[in-house]
Amino acid sequence: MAASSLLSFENEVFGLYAWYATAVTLKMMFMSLYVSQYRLRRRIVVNPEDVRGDKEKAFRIDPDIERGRRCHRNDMENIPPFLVVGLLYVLTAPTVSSATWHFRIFVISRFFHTVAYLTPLPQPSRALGYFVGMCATVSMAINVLKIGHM
Ligand SMILES: N[C@@H](CCC(=O)N[C@@H](CS)C(=O)NCC(=O)O)C(=O)O
Repeated sequence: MAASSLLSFENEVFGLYAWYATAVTLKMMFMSLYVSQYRLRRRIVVNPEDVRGDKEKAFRIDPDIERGRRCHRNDMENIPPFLVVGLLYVLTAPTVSSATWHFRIFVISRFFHTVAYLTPLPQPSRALGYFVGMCATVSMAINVLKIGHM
């Protein structure tokens, strides 16, 4: 199959990639809303120009906001690599079954990581979510590296 066909919705694997990539990107974007609603409700800001009222209280450290920010940062460390490697993986023309499992495992593990981080669930729950997602991306990367340098 030509590269142009691989990167089109005629290719079932590309359709799967588009679906899972969009779902996990929306999840990552949701983290901004999660942090923002705490900021608004508790009137905690990040910039001096945002302060309305008590300056002392406006800059206090809030454990829920900090947890949400760490969770968001962890998404940003892991989801963009999945988006890049996953797209290159589509170009290796994997089977539908193999691609489905790679994408599905990554996305489920990232949702699980978020639940484990925000709840919080006892460790090693969060570490497991992180590690399984990372394995899915590394496995796709190995496929790309094998095919990309022939
Ligand atoms: N940047 C991460 C690298 C390692 C990592 O992603 N660990 C996972 C599993 S323990 C995690 O959820 N880390 C917490 C975090 O990034 O805030 C860190 O500093 O912890």
